Amino acid sequence: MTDLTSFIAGLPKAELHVHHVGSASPRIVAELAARHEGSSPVPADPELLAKYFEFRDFAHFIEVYLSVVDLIRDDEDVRLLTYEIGRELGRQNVRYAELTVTPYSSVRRGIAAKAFCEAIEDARTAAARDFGVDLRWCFDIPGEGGLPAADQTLRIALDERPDGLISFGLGGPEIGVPRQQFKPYFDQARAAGLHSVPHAGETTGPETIWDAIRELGAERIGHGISAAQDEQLMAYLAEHQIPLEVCPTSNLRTRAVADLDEHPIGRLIAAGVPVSVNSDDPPMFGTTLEQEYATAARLLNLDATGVAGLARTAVRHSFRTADGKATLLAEIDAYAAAQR
Ligand SMILES: O=c1[nH]cnc2c1ncn2[C@@H]1O[C@H](CO)[C@@H](O)[C@H]1O
Repeated sequence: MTDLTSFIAGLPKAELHVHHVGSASPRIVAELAARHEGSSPVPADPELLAKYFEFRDFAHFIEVYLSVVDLIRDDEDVRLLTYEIGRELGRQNVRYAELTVTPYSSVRRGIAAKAFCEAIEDARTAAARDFGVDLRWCFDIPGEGGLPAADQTLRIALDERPDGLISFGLGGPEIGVPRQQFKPYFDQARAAGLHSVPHAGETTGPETIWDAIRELGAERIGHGISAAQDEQLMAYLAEHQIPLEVCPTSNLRTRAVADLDEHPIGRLIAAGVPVSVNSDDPPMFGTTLEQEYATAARLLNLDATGVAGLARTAVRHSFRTADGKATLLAEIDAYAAAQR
Protein backbone atom coordinates (compact mmCIF):
# COMPACT_ATOMS: atom_id res chain seq x y z
CA MET A 1 0.00 0.00 0.00
CA THR A 2 1.56 3.29 -1.13
CA ASP A 3 1.56 6.16 1.36
CA LEU A 4 -1.44 8.49 1.37
CA THR A 5 0.37 11.31 -0.47
CA SER A 6 1.17 9.19 -3.48
CA PHE A 7 -2.26 7.53 -3.30
CA ILE A 8 -3.86 11.01 -3.51
CA ALA A 9 -1.52 12.08 -6.33
CA GLY A 10 -2.53 9.14 -8.55
CA LEU A 11 -6.22 9.16 -7.56
CA PRO A 12 -8.51 10.32 -10.41
CA LYS A 13 -10.27 13.41 -9.04
CA ALA A 14 -12.98 15.98 -9.80
CA GLU A 15 -12.89 19.63 -8.70
CA LEU A 16 -16.12 21.63 -8.30
CA HIS A 17 -14.96 24.93 -6.71
CA VAL A 18 -11.90 26.49 -8.32
CA HIS A 19 -11.68 30.02 -9.73
CA HIS A 20 -10.27 30.86 -13.16
CA VAL A 21 -8.06 33.82 -12.25
CA GLY A 22 -7.54 32.39 -8.78
CA SER A 23 -5.82 29.41 -10.42
CA ALA A 24 -3.21 31.51 -12.21
CA SER A 25 0.05 29.87 -11.18
CA PRO A 26 3.01 32.05 -10.03
CA ARG A 27 4.68 31.18 -13.36
CA ILE A 28 1.67 32.41 -15.36
CA VAL A 29 1.18 35.48 -13.16
CA ALA A 30 4.89 36.29 -13.64
CA GLU A 31 4.52 35.83 -17.41
CA LEU A 32 1.43 38.10 -17.48
CA ALA A 33 3.11 40.66 -15.17
CA ALA A 34 6.17 40.66 -17.45
CA ARG A 35 3.90 41.13 -20.51
CA HIS A 36 2.43 44.23 -18.85
CA GLU A 37 5.70 45.35 -17.18
CA GLY A 38 5.45 48.22 -14.75
CA SER A 39 1.70 48.77 -15.04
CA SER A 40 0.71 46.42 -12.20
CA PRO A 41 1.45 46.10 -8.44
CA VAL A 42 1.65 42.33 -8.91
CA PRO A 43 5.31 41.24 -8.49
CA ALA A 44 6.76 39.02 -11.24
CA ASP A 45 9.30 37.50 -8.85
CA PRO A 46 7.90 34.20 -7.39
CA GLU A 47 9.32 34.92 -3.90
CA LEU A 48 7.73 38.38 -3.81
CA LEU A 49 4.54 36.95 -5.32
CA ALA A 50 4.22 34.39 -2.49
CA LYS A 51 4.50 37.31 -0.02
CA TYR A 52 1.95 39.28 -2.10
CA PHE A 53 -0.48 36.38 -1.62
CA GLU A 54 -0.56 36.80 2.17
CA PHE A 55 -3.91 38.29 3.18
CA ARG A 56 -4.80 40.46 6.21
CA ASP A 57 -8.50 39.59 5.82
CA PHE A 58 -11.09 38.71 3.18
CA ALA A 59 -11.41 42.27 1.84
CA HIS A 60 -7.63 42.33 1.33
CA PHE A 61 -7.85 38.97 -0.50
CA ILE A 62 -10.46 40.42 -2.94
CA GLU A 63 -8.23 43.48 -3.50
CA VAL A 64 -5.24 41.23 -4.37
CA TYR A 65 -7.49 38.96 -6.48
CA LEU A 66 -8.67 41.94 -8.55
CA SER A 67 -5.08 43.11 -9.11
CA VAL A 68 -4.38 39.72 -10.75
CA VAL A 69 -7.62 39.99 -12.76
CA ASP A 70 -6.21 43.31 -14.05
CA LEU A 71 -3.26 41.45 -15.62
CA ILE A 72 -5.57 39.62 -18.03
CA ARG A 73 -5.93 42.17 -20.80
CA ASP A 74 -6.59 40.37 -24.05
CA ASP A 75 -7.95 37.08 -25.32
CA GLU A 76 -4.41 35.68 -25.71
CA ASP A 77 -3.90 36.15 -21.95
CA VAL A 78 -7.23 34.33 -21.37
CA ARG A 79 -6.25 31.46 -23.66
CA LEU A 80 -2.82 31.07 -22.00
CA LEU A 81 -4.22 31.21 -18.46
CA THR A 82 -6.99 28.69 -19.13
CA TYR A 83 -4.80 26.20 -21.02
CA GLU A 84 -2.17 26.28 -18.24
CA ILE A 85 -4.90 25.66 -15.64
CA GLY A 86 -5.76 22.55 -17.66
CA ARG A 87 -2.11 21.49 -17.57
CA GLU A 88 -1.95 21.85 -13.76
CA LEU A 89 -5.24 20.00 -13.23
CA GLY A 90 -4.00 17.18 -15.49
CA ARG A 91 -0.77 16.99 -13.49
CA GLN A 92 -2.91 16.28 -10.40
CA ASN A 93 -5.00 13.64 -12.22
CA VAL A 94 -8.10 15.83 -12.11
CA ARG A 95 -10.26 14.36 -14.88
CA TYR A 96 -13.18 16.78 -14.56
CA ALA A 97 -13.40 20.35 -13.23
CA GLU A 98 -16.12 22.98 -13.02
CA LEU A 99 -14.08 26.21 -13.29
CA THR A 100 -15.66 29.39 -11.89
CA VAL A 101 -15.10 32.07 -14.51
CA THR A 102 -15.96 35.78 -14.10
CA PRO A 103 -16.44 37.15 -17.63
CA TYR A 104 -17.66 40.51 -16.30
CA SER A 105 -14.18 41.32 -14.92
CA SER A 106 -12.51 40.67 -18.28
CA VAL A 107 -15.16 42.39 -20.41
CA ARG A 108 -14.75 45.47 -18.19
CA ARG A 109 -11.03 45.26 -18.96
CA GLY A 110 -11.85 45.64 -22.69
CA ILE A 111 -11.91 42.00 -23.81
CA ALA A 112 -15.00 41.43 -26.00
CA ALA A 113 -17.36 38.79 -24.58
CA LYS A 114 -17.25 36.81 -27.84
CA ALA A 115 -13.41 36.78 -27.89
CA PHE A 116 -13.34 35.85 -24.18
CA CYS A 117 -15.69 32.90 -24.71
CA GLU A 118 -13.80 31.73 -27.83
CA ALA A 119 -10.54 31.82 -25.85
CA ILE A 120 -11.84 29.69 -22.95
CA GLU A 121 -13.47 27.26 -25.39
CA ASP A 122 -10.23 26.91 -27.39
CA ALA A 123 -8.41 26.16 -24.14
CA ARG A 124 -11.12 23.68 -23.10
CA THR A 125 -10.69 21.75 -26.35
CA ALA A 126 -6.90 21.82 -26.04
CA ALA A 127 -6.92 20.79 -22.35
CA ALA A 128 -9.11 17.76 -23.15
CA ARG A 129 -6.81 16.81 -26.06
CA ASP A 130 -3.45 17.45 -24.36
CA PHE A 131 -4.12 16.75 -20.67
CA GLY A 132 -7.25 14.56 -20.59
CA VAL A 133 -9.04 17.16 -18.46
CA ASP A 134 -12.76 17.72 -19.07
CA LEU A 135 -13.43 21.40 -18.23
CA ARG A 136 -16.83 23.00 -17.68
CA TRP A 137 -17.66 26.61 -16.82
CA CYS A 138 -19.58 28.26 -14.02
CA PHE A 139 -20.10 31.93 -14.93
CA ASP A 140 -20.14 33.87 -11.66
CA ILE A 141 -21.25 37.35 -10.75
CA PRO A 142 -18.52 39.19 -8.80
CA GLY A 143 -20.73 40.34 -5.92
CA GLU A 144 -18.80 43.57 -5.44
CA GLY A 145 -19.97 44.56 -8.95
CA GLY A 146 -23.63 44.52 -7.84
CA LEU A 147 -26.53 44.52 -10.28
CA PRO A 148 -24.59 45.89 -13.28
CA ALA A 149 -22.23 42.91 -12.95
CA ALA A 150 -25.22 40.56 -12.57
CA ASP A 151 -26.86 41.94 -15.71
CA GLN A 152 -23.69 41.71 -17.80
CA THR A 153 -22.84 38.21 -16.53
CA LEU A 154 -26.33 36.93 -17.39
CA ARG A 155 -26.24 38.63 -20.83
CA ILE A 156 -22.91 37.00 -21.68
CA ALA A 157 -24.09 33.60 -20.38
CA LEU A 158 -27.29 33.69 -22.46
CA ASP A 159 -26.01 35.49 -25.58
CA GLU A 160 -22.66 33.72 -25.97
CA ARG A 161 -23.60 30.39 -24.28
CA PRO A 162 -20.19 28.69 -24.70
CA ASP A 163 -20.45 24.89 -25.01
CA GLY A 164 -18.82 24.27 -21.64
CA LEU A 165 -21.18 26.53 -19.66
CA ILE A 166 -23.25 24.55 -17.16
CA SER A 167 -23.83 26.74 -14.10
CA PHE A 168 -24.33 30.28 -12.80
CA GLY A 169 -22.73 31.58 -9.60
CA LEU A 170 -22.15 34.53 -7.31
CA GLY A 171 -18.74 35.21 -5.76
CA GLY A 172 -16.85 38.05 -4.16
CA PRO A 173 -17.64 39.54 -0.73
CA GLU A 174 -20.85 38.56 1.07
CA ILE A 175 -20.81 41.31 3.70
CA GLY A 176 -22.89 44.20 2.34
CA VAL A 177 -23.88 42.14 -0.72
CA PRO A 178 -27.24 40.48 0.11
CA ARG A 179 -28.09 37.49 -2.07
CA GLN A 180 -31.80 38.46 -2.63
CA GLN A 181 -31.03 41.28 -5.11
CA PHE A 182 -29.70 38.70 -7.59
CA LYS A 183 -32.93 36.63 -7.67
CA PRO A 184 -34.14 37.87 -11.11
CA TYR A 185 -30.79 36.92 -12.67
CA PHE A 186 -30.68 33.47 -11.11
CA ASP A 187 -34.34 32.92 -12.13
CA GLN A 188 -33.45 33.65 -15.77
CA ALA A 189 -30.23 31.59 -15.65
CA ARG A 190 -32.08 28.59 -14.19
CA ALA A 191 -34.92 28.99 -16.71
CA ALA A 192 -32.22 28.74 -19.40
CA GLY A 193 -31.05 25.42 -17.94
CA LEU A 194 -28.03 26.60 -15.94
CA HIS A 195 -27.43 25.13 -12.47
CA SER A 196 -27.45 27.59 -9.53
CA VAL A 197 -24.26 27.51 -7.42
CA PRO A 198 -23.84 30.77 -5.44
CA HIS A 199 -21.23 31.33 -2.73
CA ALA A 200 -22.80 31.76 0.70
CA GLY A 201 -21.85 31.29 4.34
CA GLU A 202 -18.14 31.80 3.70
CA THR A 203 -17.70 35.13 5.52
CA THR A 204 -21.29 35.63 6.81
CA GLY A 205 -23.73 33.51 8.87
CA PRO A 206 -26.29 30.81 8.07
CA GLU A 207 -28.94 33.35 6.96
CA THR A 208 -26.93 33.97 3.80
CA ILE A 209 -27.13 30.26 3.00
CA TRP A 210 -30.89 30.22 3.66
CA ASP A 211 -31.19 33.18 1.24
CA ALA A 212 -29.08 31.39 -1.39
CA ILE A 213 -31.44 28.40 -1.17
CA ARG A 214 -34.76 30.28 -0.95
CA GLU A 215 -34.03 33.25 -3.24
CA LEU A 216 -31.46 31.88 -5.72
CA GLY A 217 -32.56 28.23 -5.90
CA ALA A 218 -29.06 27.05 -4.98
CA GLU A 219 -28.42 23.40 -5.97
CA ARG A 220 -24.97 23.53 -4.37
CA ILE A 221 -23.41 26.18 -2.09
CA GLY A 222 -19.92 27.64 -2.47
CA HIS A 223 -18.23 27.17 0.94
CA GLY A 224 -21.37 27.27 3.17
CA ILE A 225 -19.26 26.57 6.25
CA SER A 226 -21.34 28.77 8.58
CA ALA A 227 -24.17 26.20 8.18
CA ALA A 228 -22.43 24.49 11.12
CA GLN A 229 -23.86 27.28 13.35
CA ASP A 230 -27.48 26.29 12.53
CA GLU A 231 -28.69 22.75 13.33
CA GLN A 232 -31.93 23.32 11.40
CA LEU A 233 -30.01 24.41 8.30
CA MET A 234 -27.69 21.42 8.47
CA ALA A 235 -30.73 19.13 8.75
CA TYR A 236 -32.29 20.87 5.74
CA LEU A 237 -29.09 20.52 3.66
CA ALA A 238 -28.88 16.84 4.60
CA GLU A 239 -32.57 16.14 3.88
CA HIS A 240 -32.57 17.95 0.53
CA GLN A 241 -29.03 16.78 -0.33
CA ILE A 242 -27.75 20.29 -1.11
CA PRO A 243 -23.95 19.86 -1.24
CA LEU A 244 -21.40 22.32 0.14
CA GLU A 245 -18.22 22.97 -1.86
CA VAL A 246 -15.77 23.21 1.03
CA CYS A 247 -12.27 24.71 0.58
CA PRO A 248 -10.40 24.28 3.89
CA THR A 249 -7.14 26.16 3.21
CA SER A 250 -9.01 29.03 1.52
CA ASN A 251 -11.04 29.51 4.71
CA LEU A 252 -7.84 29.62 6.75
CA ARG A 253 -5.96 32.01 4.44
CA THR A 254 -8.89 34.46 4.04
CA ARG A 255 -9.37 34.28 7.82
CA ALA A 256 -12.86 32.83 7.40
CA VAL A 257 -11.68 30.34 10.06
CA ALA A 258 -9.00 31.14 12.64
CA ASP A 259 -7.42 27.69 12.68
CA LEU A 260 -7.74 24.59 10.50
CA ASP A 261 -8.30 22.42 13.58
CA GLU A 262 -11.45 24.47 14.25
CA HIS A 263 -12.73 24.02 10.68
CA PRO A 264 -16.38 22.84 10.76
CA ILE A 265 -15.97 20.26 7.93
CA GLY A 266 -16.13 17.36 10.42
CA ARG A 267 -19.30 18.69 12.11
CA LEU A 268 -20.96 19.26 8.75
CA ILE A 269 -20.27 15.71 7.56
CA ALA A 270 -21.32 14.25 10.94
CA ALA A 271 -24.68 16.06 10.52
CA GLY A 272 -25.18 14.35 7.16
CA VAL A 273 -24.48 17.45 5.06
CA PRO A 274 -23.08 16.48 1.63
CA VAL A 275 -19.56 17.95 1.39
CA SER A 276 -16.99 17.97 -1.43
CA VAL A 277 -13.38 19.11 -0.94
CA ASN A 278 -12.00 21.78 -3.30
CA SER A 279 -9.10 24.22 -3.68
CA ASP A 280 -10.80 27.58 -4.57
CA ASP A 281 -7.76 29.70 -5.59
CA PRO A 282 -4.90 27.25 -5.12
CA PRO A 283 -1.77 29.29 -5.95
CA MET A 284 -3.09 32.30 -3.99
CA PHE A 285 -3.58 30.08 -0.96
CA GLY A 286 -0.35 28.16 -1.43
CA THR A 287 -2.21 24.89 -1.92
CA THR A 288 -3.32 22.37 -4.54
CA LEU A 289 -6.33 20.06 -4.75
CA GLU A 290 -4.01 17.20 -3.73
CA GLN A 291 -3.01 19.12 -0.60
CA GLU A 292 -6.69 19.85 0.17
CA TYR A 293 -7.36 16.10 0.06
CA ALA A 294 -4.43 15.52 2.42
CA THR A 295 -5.72 18.26 4.76
CA ALA A 296 -9.23 16.77 4.71
CA ALA A 297 -7.76 13.31 5.39
CA ARG A 298 -6.02 14.74 8.46
CA LEU A 299 -9.06 16.68 9.72
CA LEU A 300 -11.44 13.75 9.09
CA ASN A 301 -8.98 10.99 10.02
CA LEU A 302 -9.40 9.28 6.64
CA ASP A 303 -7.43 6.34 5.24
CA ALA A 304 -7.03 5.67 1.49
CA THR A 305 -10.56 4.26 1.28
CA GLY A 306 -11.91 7.44 2.87
CA VAL A 307 -9.88 9.63 0.52
CA ALA A 308 -11.17 7.71 -2.51
CA GLY A 309 -14.61 8.48 -1.07
CA LEU A 310 -13.84 12.21 -1.28
CA ALA A 311 -13.19 11.84 -5.00
CA ARG A 312 -16.37 9.79 -5.50
CA THR A 313 -18.42 12.39 -3.60
CA ALA A 314 -17.14 15.21 -5.81
CA VAL A 315 -18.11 13.24 -8.92
CA ARG A 316 -21.58 12.54 -7.53
CA HIS A 317 -22.12 16.25 -6.66
CA SER A 318 -20.95 17.37 -10.10
CA PHE A 319 -23.21 18.43 -12.99
CA ARG A 320 -21.49 15.96 -15.31
CA THR A 321 -23.72 13.65 -17.43
CA ALA A 322 -24.74 10.32 -15.90
CA ASP A 323 -22.40 8.52 -18.32
CA GLY A 324 -19.57 10.90 -17.50
CA LYS A 325 -20.07 10.28 -13.78
CA ALA A 326 -20.22 6.50 -14.23
CA THR A 327 -16.97 6.51 -16.24
CA LEU A 328 -15.07 8.54 -13.64
CA LEU A 329 -16.52 6.58 -10.68
CA ALA A 330 -15.41 3.33 -12.35
CA GLU A 331 -11.92 4.77 -12.87
CA ILE A 332 -11.71 5.76 -9.20
CA ASP A 333 -12.87 2.30 -8.10
CA ALA A 334 -10.34 0.57 -10.37
CA TYR A 335 -7.52 2.79 -9.10
CA ALA A 336 -8.43 2.27 -5.42
CA ALA A 337 -8.69 -1.51 -5.91
CA ALA A 338 -5.30 -1.65 -7.63
CA GLN A 339 -3.65 0.24 -4.74
CA ARG A 340 -4.83 -2.19 -2.04
O1 LIG B 1 -13.19 32.35 -1.88
C1 LIG B 1 -13.74 33.20 -2.57
N1 LIG B 1 -14.89 33.77 -2.14
C2 LIG B 1 -15.54 34.72 -2.87
N2 LIG B 1 -15.11 35.16 -4.06
C3 LIG B 1 -13.98 34.62 -4.54
C4 LIG B 1 -13.26 33.64 -3.84
N3 LIG B 1 -12.19 33.29 -4.59
C5 LIG B 1 -12.22 34.02 -5.70
N4 LIG B 1 -13.29 34.82 -5.70
C6 LIG B 1 -13.62 35.74 -6.78
O2 LIG B 1 -13.25 37.04 -6.46
C7 LIG B 1 -13.75 37.76 -7.59
C8 LIG B 1 -13.71 39.20 -7.34
O3 LIG B 1 -14.76 39.59 -6.53
C9 LIG B 1 -15.13 37.23 -7.77
O4 LIG B 1 -15.35 37.05 -9.12
C10 LIG B 1 -15.08 35.90 -7.07
O5 LIG B 1 -15.49 34.86 -7.93
